[in-house]
Amino acid sequence: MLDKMKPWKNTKNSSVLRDKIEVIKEQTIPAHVAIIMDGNGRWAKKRALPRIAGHHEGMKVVRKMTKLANQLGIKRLTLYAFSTENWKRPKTEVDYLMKLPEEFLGTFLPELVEENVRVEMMGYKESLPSHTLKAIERAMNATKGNDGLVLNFALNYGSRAEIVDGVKRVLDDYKRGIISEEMLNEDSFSTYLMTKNTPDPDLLIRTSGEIRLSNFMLWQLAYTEFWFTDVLWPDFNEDHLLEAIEVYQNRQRRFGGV
Ligand SMILES: Cc1cc(N2CCCCCC2)n2ncc(-c3ccc(F)cc3)c2n1
Repeated sequence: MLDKMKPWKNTKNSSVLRDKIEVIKEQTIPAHVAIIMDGNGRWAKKRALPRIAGHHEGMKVVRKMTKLANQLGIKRLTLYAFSTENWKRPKTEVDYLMKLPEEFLGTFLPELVEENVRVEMMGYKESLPSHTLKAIERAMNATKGNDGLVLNFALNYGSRAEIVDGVKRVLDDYKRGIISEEMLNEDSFSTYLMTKNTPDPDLLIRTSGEIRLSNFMLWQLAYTEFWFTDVLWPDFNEDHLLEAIEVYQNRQRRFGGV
């Protein structure tokens, strides 16, 4: 359908992008989109740049995708920004990554407030540097009244740890008589996870050609549509997000919610 539109190549033109957004909004928009933003190091390596240059370029794409997701009416955008495994990277790279939330928010928070975006975070906060956490908590506080797109950053997040911690909390509640064996089911267990009371992702996007989940939302992705692309995250643009959503819409038409 979109391919009948003007050529994709000039989507940078805002009027063409606006037209494409209107076309795609005629069909079901996924309420929750999750993205594994992969390929930043490879993008830098291809240009003989340091890895941190790829992370910085990737941060600019976060802003572009946030704006487009909000324009499309996506309710929740979850971005895998730092995994529990990422601590194994060189200290210089980790230190740089831990400064990106402040840089992103320091630059774009006024725009997020203006665009009615609410910032949230899921992950193990206690291991984050205080300067990182302070910046994120300031942004969450500044946007807590917004009811537009929820921009949810998975930071120091790991799904297996999340599930094991959830089981431990179930055991604790069971010992205290708060939950019985009969009360425990998929729905009640979901309330013990970081994603409590939030809808599972409808669409997962992973960039850079890797076809694996990398310990990301393993419980929550049980019924999610996956869309993988070879595009490296710093090269990911509006056309790619619109294409992923169009593929999602075609699958919904063909197979429905089954
Ligand atoms: C650790 C990290 C890495 C990070 N990258 C840029 C995007 C590509 C993936 C890795 C590098 N980005 N991009 C934005 C944030 C961020 C996080 C929390 C927040 F409240 C506001 C912004 C971020 N955080």
